[in-house]
Amino acid sequence: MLAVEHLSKTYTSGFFLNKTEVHAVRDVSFSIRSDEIFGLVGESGCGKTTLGKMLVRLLEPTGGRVKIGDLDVTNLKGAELQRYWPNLQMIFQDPRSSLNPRMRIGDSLVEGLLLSGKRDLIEDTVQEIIRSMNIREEILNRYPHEVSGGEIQRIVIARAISLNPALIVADEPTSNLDLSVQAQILTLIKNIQKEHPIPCVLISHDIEIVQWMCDRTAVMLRGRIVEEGPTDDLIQNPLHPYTQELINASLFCGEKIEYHNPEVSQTTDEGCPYKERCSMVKQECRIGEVQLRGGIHKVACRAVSEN
Ligand SMILES: Nc1ncnc2c1ncn2[C@@H]1O[C@H](COP(=O)(O)OP(=O)(O)OP(=O)(O)O)[C@@H](O)[C@H]1O
Repeated sequence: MLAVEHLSKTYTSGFFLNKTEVHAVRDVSFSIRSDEIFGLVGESGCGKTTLGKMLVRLLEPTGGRVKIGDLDVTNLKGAELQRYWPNLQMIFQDPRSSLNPRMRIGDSLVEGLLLSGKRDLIEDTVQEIIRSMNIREEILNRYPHEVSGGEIQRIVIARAISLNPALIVADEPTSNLDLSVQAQILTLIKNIQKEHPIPCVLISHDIEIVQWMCDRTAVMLRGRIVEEGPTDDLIQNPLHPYTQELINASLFCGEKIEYHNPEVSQTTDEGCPYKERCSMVKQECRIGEVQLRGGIHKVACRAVSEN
């Protein structure tokens, strides 16, 4: 169980009269059970990454605390923090930046296990991970620039999981990958989380990904959480005007309207869960093609003008 209590971060730069402050995260509180994926959505610059980095102690908060079980992670210092760090794993947008470019992928994969003193587990853990994550064994001998972005992200996730962490923060883990690979990686994270119940925070600006992945979701605006709840409720019945705006913006993008509904008929807008909130009130919705994106059914509606 992860508990975040009144967490804040103010970035300060300059001195005296030139001193500037950015209140990136303001008094944020939430908790996550071990079997949950918790989504954090919000526009660029609202503080998602700052919050994520504080959860894994890559940034010091200016206020508040993070607890995992009974342990106050924000209080850990020096050697104690070094020892605990493998428990706090962050997966970044650019997987290549997470691996040493001069190290073979196989060595990067076991590096964490070596550092955390789990030498005796290496052989079994690596074999198990390669099998369960569908990693081709031959890529372990290659360097990061010799494999695809999707394969590297798989390795980065594998490395994080091998350490059996107490928390995983995934910050836009698929936004640098193409659509089909995105679906594979997201499915992988979802399946892993079911197999190894580890509290997981998924940071994304894509409400569709959050809807598919996350049990509960919080919406951030200018450093604060403005709304939080079970993801489906939040999307079906957003209460805060900013959440409504965010959902509308992602669902209705000009000509093309997209929504998930595998049941929906291809020739009618019947069943479209967002029809009532359609921003193009004077226009009729007509459903176009149906696409399958790694288990996510997408229906593309085309708004057709009345005249
Ligand atoms: N090191 C820093 N020094 C000063 N200000 C910073 C620093 N890092 C981030 N900020 C500011 O803090 C705010 C939150 O940034 P953050 O990167 O956490 O947002 P974000 O929601 O993750 O954005 P994005 O989705 O674009 O990554 C922004 O205004 C940003 O400019």
